Amino acid sequence: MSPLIEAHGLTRILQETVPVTLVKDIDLTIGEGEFVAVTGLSGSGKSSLLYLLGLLDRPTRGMLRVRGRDTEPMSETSRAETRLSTMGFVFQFHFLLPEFTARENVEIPMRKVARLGRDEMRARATELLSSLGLVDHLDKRPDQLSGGQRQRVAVARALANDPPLILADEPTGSLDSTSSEQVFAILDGLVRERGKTVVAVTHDFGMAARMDRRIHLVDGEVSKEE
Ligand SMILES: Nc1ncnc2c1ncn2[C@@H]1O[C@H](COP(=O)(O)OP(=O)(O)OP(=O)(O)O)[C@@H](O)[C@H]1O
Repeated sequence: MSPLIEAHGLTRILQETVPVTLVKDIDLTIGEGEFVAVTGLSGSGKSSLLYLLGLLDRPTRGMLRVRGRDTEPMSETSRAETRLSTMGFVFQFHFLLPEFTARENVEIPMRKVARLGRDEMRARATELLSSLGLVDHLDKRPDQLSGGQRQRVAVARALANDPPLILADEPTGSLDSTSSEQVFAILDGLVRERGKTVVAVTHDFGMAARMDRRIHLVDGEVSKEE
């Protein structure tokens, strides 16, 4: 089976007055069931790399395959379809829609795929939120939840369409240590118990040390992989 993600020479340069290199010559293969940390100082290109892997940005040069498919010739529609079916995103700030309940926030990405009926979507959202310890909070809006609870809703939303890959950008960056630990344990469980692949940008070297692999960036390049 093809690896989930394969990148060769992945480079992204912003054409400003002076060109800005965000990431440079990245070679990377990520398989199913891996828990991968992307580390590095602020400004080293971690988020830029994640956006490229998540098809939220296009490389200036280099090759990126997702499940064996070259992403270069894909139309925007095809990239969006690949994103929806293959990836879930968790960011530092939850980006939940404030006027919707936790359950509705989880149902929204399911509606875009239109595979499930209304009752099935509701049942799946309930099951996902319950599995993340939120069974008593299904009908609450984000402003009625704590930071850690909101981030768990964001994880449930990322899992809505059961993607094999979760891309997380500082998922515990705005949480206290207890909530951070809970969210980390959930991500770890996704890998160990559900066979998901998680790629997480983190400043936290302690957390990175507990993942399977670490990709360390300096000035947009991989300086160390272990
Ligand atoms: N739109 C932009 N215009 C100019 N420079 C940019 C732009 N986006 C990113 N950069 C620069 O590119 C570099 C990489 O940014 P990126 O956000 O990927 O780093 P990061 O490692 O995720 O940083 P942080 O840990 O602070 O989030 C930084 O020096 C940043 O200032």
